[in-house]
Amino acid sequence: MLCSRVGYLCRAPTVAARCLQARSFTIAIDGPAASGKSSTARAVAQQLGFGYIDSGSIYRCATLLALRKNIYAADASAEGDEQSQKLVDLISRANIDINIKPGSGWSAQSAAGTGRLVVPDVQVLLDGEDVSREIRAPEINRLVAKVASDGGVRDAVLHTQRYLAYAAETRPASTPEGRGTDSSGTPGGGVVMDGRDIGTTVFPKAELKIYLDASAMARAIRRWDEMNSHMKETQAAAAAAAQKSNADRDAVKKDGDQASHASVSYPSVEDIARELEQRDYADINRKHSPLRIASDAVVIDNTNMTFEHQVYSIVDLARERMGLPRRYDEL
Ligand SMILES: Nc1ncnc2c1ncn2[C@@H]1O[C@H](COP(=O)(O)OP(=O)(O)O)[C@@H](O)[C@H]1O
Ligand SMILES: Nc1ccn([C@@H]2O[C@H](COP(=O)(O)OP(=O)(O)O)[C@@H](O)[C@H]2O)c(=O)n1
Repeated sequence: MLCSRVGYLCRAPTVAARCLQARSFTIAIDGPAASGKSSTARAVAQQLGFGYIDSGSIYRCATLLALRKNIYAADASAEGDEQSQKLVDLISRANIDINIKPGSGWSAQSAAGTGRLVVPDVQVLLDGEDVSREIRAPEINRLVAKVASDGGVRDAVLHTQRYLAYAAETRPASTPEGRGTDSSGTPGGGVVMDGRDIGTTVFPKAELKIYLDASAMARAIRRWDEMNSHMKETQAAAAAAAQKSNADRDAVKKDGDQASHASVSYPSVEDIARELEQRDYADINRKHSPLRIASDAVVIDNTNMTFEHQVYSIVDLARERMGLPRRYDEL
């Protein structure tokens, strides 16, 4: 683990300044919910041999801390009050780490058109506990935009974001080629971060800023598809467990119960569209660091674009700005 007590560490002005300056190339990807930011950012980072930070996960961890400690539960706390300060302290003391899961997603895919891109899995650790699944739960979705609208929370998360970016760039990568080398063997060195205010606030001097967007319905359908395949995976795992361990009836029952629970609480496309719309509204209209298109961002509407096309377009924009030849012009 590279970062310990990142909030405290980054409060030291010299460390914070180094975190802000040390990266050689930063790609900021912002946009509304489910526009494809994190999957694109991971694939771009993989292609370029860069580090990757999903900043939404940090706000989701902050929200999980709030729920666990019963802060914001009554929806009544206000920025700057005792509850809010308590949460800021918790975030500052928390040890959050975001890792590409070793060995995940690095499939044999070498150049445009020779295979489908695989998106590496990300593991989110909160004080050493794997919370990757838990931070995607509906109760977190409902509360996260409120937590993220608190200026004190945003300040605390900002330090974490900058420190993690610094750490991600300097840690050994789990790419087959190693850190700092993209799939063509060209020296890399940089970080991709996605969120809502990366190009406007977190890294206003990022070398490349992308604003990803898609129609509200396309985004809702994609998220629904994602949940659907996750549910199928859960059910398949439960069925496999049932076959394998008939002897352990208790364990089987538990898995089965989980699967049936997943299907009972499964939201419709309309439910998801409503939740995304409410979250976007809160993110666009909040006082601190609202979701905005940075004046120097490249806007990509991917409603009718393939995933491969959007990833390769961004990789080529980055290569161009690094003074390297484009690689995917044929697409
Ligand atoms: N161009 C695209 N076409 C179809 N699906 C896409 C495209 N880009 C991303 N997706 C899918 O949309 C879903 C949401 O993407 P994700 O990266 O999680 O969005 P965000 O991080 O903005 O919330 C994922 O299942 C992803 O694979
Ligand atoms: N840089 C960021 C990233 C996320 N967030 C907040 O965190 C929430 C969850 O972000 P996310 O990226 O995980 O959300 P999805 O787009 O993946 O659904 C957003 O709705 C924002 O309220 C933010 O305010 N600023």
